[in-house]
Amino acid sequence: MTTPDIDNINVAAFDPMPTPDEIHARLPLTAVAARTVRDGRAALRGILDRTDHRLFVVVGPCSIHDPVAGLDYARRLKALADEVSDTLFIVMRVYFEKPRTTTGWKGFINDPHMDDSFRIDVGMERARRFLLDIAELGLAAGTEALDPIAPQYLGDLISWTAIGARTTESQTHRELSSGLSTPVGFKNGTNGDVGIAVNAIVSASRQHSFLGINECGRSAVVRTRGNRYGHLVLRGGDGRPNYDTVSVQIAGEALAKAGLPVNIVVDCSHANSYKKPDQQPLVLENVVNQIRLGNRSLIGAMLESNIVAGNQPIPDDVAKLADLTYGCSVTDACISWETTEKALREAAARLRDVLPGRQ
Ligand SMILES: O=C[C@H](O)[C@H](O)COP(=O)(O)O
Ligand SMILES: C=C(OP(=O)(O)O)C(=O)O
Repeated sequence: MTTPDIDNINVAAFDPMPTPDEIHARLPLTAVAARTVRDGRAALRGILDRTDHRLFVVVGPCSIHDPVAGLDYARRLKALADEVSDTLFIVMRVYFEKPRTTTGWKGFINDPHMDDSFRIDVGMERARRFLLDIAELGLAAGTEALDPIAPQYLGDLISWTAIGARTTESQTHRELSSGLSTPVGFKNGTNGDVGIAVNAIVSASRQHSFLGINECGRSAVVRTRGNRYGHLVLRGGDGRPNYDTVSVQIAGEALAKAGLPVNIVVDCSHANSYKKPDQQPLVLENVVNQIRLGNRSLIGAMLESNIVAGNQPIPDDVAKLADLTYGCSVTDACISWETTEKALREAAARLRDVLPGRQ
């Protein structure tokens, strides 16, 4: 018996989606890409375990909307990553899913054509193509895990995962993180609450059983082992930064009190820069200063950076999409490539003498 007056009354359609296996078969992991992911995750685990003295930096566009410009950015970043690799471990920020405060473009996977056609099937495949391309360059990728199903399609190409400020308190995202193969950075809440991120790290470190899909796209009870590489990302909140010495100390005490490793990443963007991209290098400089003065808990940083500084709105008129400025963000404003190079070279130079003796 069909009951359209009772069931799925607010669902307009169920459109077919290729399974993870189908997309993997079209775009298989190559040996070079697998090496990038293995090496990337190993470097990050080493930093979190304090066997690798470097600072890791997740740097790249607020969101990827144009894979051509994204790859152009990735090639520049790879050259810079090699140059500073004795001091900084560089991970490219490859964000395909955007959590919105209310509404807005939800990212390349959700709407790859940016025209409200919401071709998630196309977005997922093109996202995987892009991740493969940058892994082939030898560059590790970091992303925000938002949709709990997407990791089955892309997870083998990711080295670092963020759980965002809007989802750190969500049980679904804690469960998901407990099964992810990468280290996971949990952001403090948008209101600045660090406690929810500490609770998330504890929760994700445990085993969970929950509903998901397997690689064949079939509903499955997912049983996870727990992820012991959860760590805290301070991103500021309620319009106020939280990367200062006192905030970092208090956050570290909260982690220690929960019996967790005291591993803290500073997101130099978002509320830590008052959403003013030009402030990001100053925040990074402050993180470097804290390390130079003996801080032991800061192990990573994040920068929102693109080829061209600033951001631009997505035009309502599809015909005007071609007029978008190449290499400029369509979500949060970013620093330019030149500013990125300068900030990272300076950070590397100022950390070179202090990091090796830090463990
Ligand atoms: O980093 C990205 C944005 O800050 C986040 O997606 C929220 O964006 P919004 O407040 O513009 O929706
Ligand atoms: C959405 C993001 O950050 P946050 O969760 O800190 O707002 C982001 O980094 O894109």
